[in-house]
Amino acid sequence: MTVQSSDEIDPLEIEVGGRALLTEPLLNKGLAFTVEERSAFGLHGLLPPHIETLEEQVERRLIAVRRLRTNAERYHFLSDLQDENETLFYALITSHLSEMLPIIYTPTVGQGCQEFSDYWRYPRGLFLSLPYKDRIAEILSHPRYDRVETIVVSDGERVLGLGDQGVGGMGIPVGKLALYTACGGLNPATTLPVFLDVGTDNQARLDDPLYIGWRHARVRGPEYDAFVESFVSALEERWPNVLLQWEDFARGQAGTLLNRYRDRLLTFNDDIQGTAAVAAGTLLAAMHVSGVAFKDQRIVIVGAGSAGCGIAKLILHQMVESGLSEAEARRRFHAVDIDGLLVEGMPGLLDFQQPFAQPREAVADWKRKGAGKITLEDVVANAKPTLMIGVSAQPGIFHEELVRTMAANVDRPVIMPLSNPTSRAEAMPKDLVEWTDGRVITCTGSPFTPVEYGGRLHVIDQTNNAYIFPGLGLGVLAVGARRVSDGMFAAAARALAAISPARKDPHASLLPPTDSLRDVAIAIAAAVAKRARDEGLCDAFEDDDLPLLLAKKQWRPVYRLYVKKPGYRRIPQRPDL
Ligand SMILES: O=C([O-])CC(=O)C(=O)O
Ligand SMILES: [Mg+2]
Repeated sequence: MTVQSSDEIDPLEIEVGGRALLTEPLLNKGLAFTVEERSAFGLHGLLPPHIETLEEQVERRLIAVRRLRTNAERYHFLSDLQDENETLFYALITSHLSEMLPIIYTPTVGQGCQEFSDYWRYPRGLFLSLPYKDRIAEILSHPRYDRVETIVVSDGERVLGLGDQGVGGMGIPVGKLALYTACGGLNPATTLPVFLDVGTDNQARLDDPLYIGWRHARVRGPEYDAFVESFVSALEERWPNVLLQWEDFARGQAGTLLNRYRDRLLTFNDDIQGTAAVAAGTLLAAMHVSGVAFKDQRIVIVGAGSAGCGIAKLILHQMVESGLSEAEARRRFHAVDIDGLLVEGMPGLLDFQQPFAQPREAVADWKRKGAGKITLEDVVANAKPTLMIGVSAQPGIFHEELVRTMAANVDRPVIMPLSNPTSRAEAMPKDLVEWTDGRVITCTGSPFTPVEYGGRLHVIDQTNNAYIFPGLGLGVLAVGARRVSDGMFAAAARALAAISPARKDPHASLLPPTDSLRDVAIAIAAAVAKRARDEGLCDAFEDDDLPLLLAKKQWRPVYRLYVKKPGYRRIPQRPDL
């Protein structure tokens, strides 16, 4: 449903004109300003005389972006466009989603974060640095942020699979929020990227004279906790109902922060809960194709960090719902980390890893003689997994022999190398298809081109949390949910599986194409909103009213007519210096 909100129809009253209007990305229309607007706002002469429609502007930028040689160049070009004219930026992105997503988001955003300081041009979002911790409330208080409803925050310690990028991690909140608007339809004027700069332990960044973050070892412990707490309490004070998404925090930190704040705010961790929901949704869809039910799944998770254990937790939940006892379901998980298979009583096991450690006696004879640990190879040979998920950031860890061993024991091995960006993928889909003689059901964290094998084209699904978070945000905001629950992620996973093209055709892809992410977001949002209501986390509404509630929350990139606001000022074109 597309609803023309009164926001789109009514003229917008504007306070400033001239250059100030052209340099405000939320208002600028560039060559699309009409003659009347150019006259009213003192724009004649500042723009060439040609007048374009939004569609023509999109075409012009599309030609320019396609002419560039690399996706990194395109990333910077599009960042500049976003900082110049947000309506045009989103009109371009939404009309070419599958082409633009890999540029503004995964995988290119990873390079954007690594080179953040090198290409620094124009600030976007808020940088909260530890040395200025006493200024947080003051910074948030600016009237510019009065309408904020959605914040994505990072401290840059685990940027995709690229580790600590310090202030470069700001690229992640910026990219995620671009998807909130492009896919979920949230108004960009209501979103705010925030970076918590607590230093970095990335020596290359610290040594780099161009580095623009706080040049200091990463602050940890009580001082870090107090800083995050000051941010959260200032945020609660300023926007009591804001949706806060934690993104790309290090493994220990991510779960700790989520547990600390999940009952206090409308908040979730995308790497733990969003990744889990998309993986579980894809698995549900894959089960239609493989014919292996939950109760018969044997699962290996490689990389037992917060993302890996988050995935395990959600799949476990589904297994228990499908009738397995919790103890039995737990035995089906084999979590492998740097020290090999997680086994009960192992030193250094983290809290969130405990439930997925295997009983010592169950795996007693898996270790090879003289070996210090039970390796991934031992696990695959002995556990005979039906599903193998990689969230390890270890490129190539799903090697040929390992994959062939797995494929020897199951008809349709399901293999998900989810680590991002492309350079961190556990395997290349093309290899997985070849090593399994085309039997693999595979999906990845980054986008890959389809693989031709045996006269058939294998579409490689992108099992990325972009299938979940934009819809989740839309759903909770549309119905005014007070908390984000695990049940909402389970509902989102089921909703994703329900729209899987493979339900109708086993040769079709598991996930809808990324071009349809706007429709996906609506389906996810509806499921999340209903779940919020059923859990008593928002006010009641009728199912029939939901489409309108969601549509009303969706902003579309179209230009509105501008008229002068009473008190309109013409800012001097050139200040005296
Ligand atoms: O950003 C992505 O593509 C997925 C994600 O959250 C991560 O890898 O941390
Ligand atoms: Mg992430």
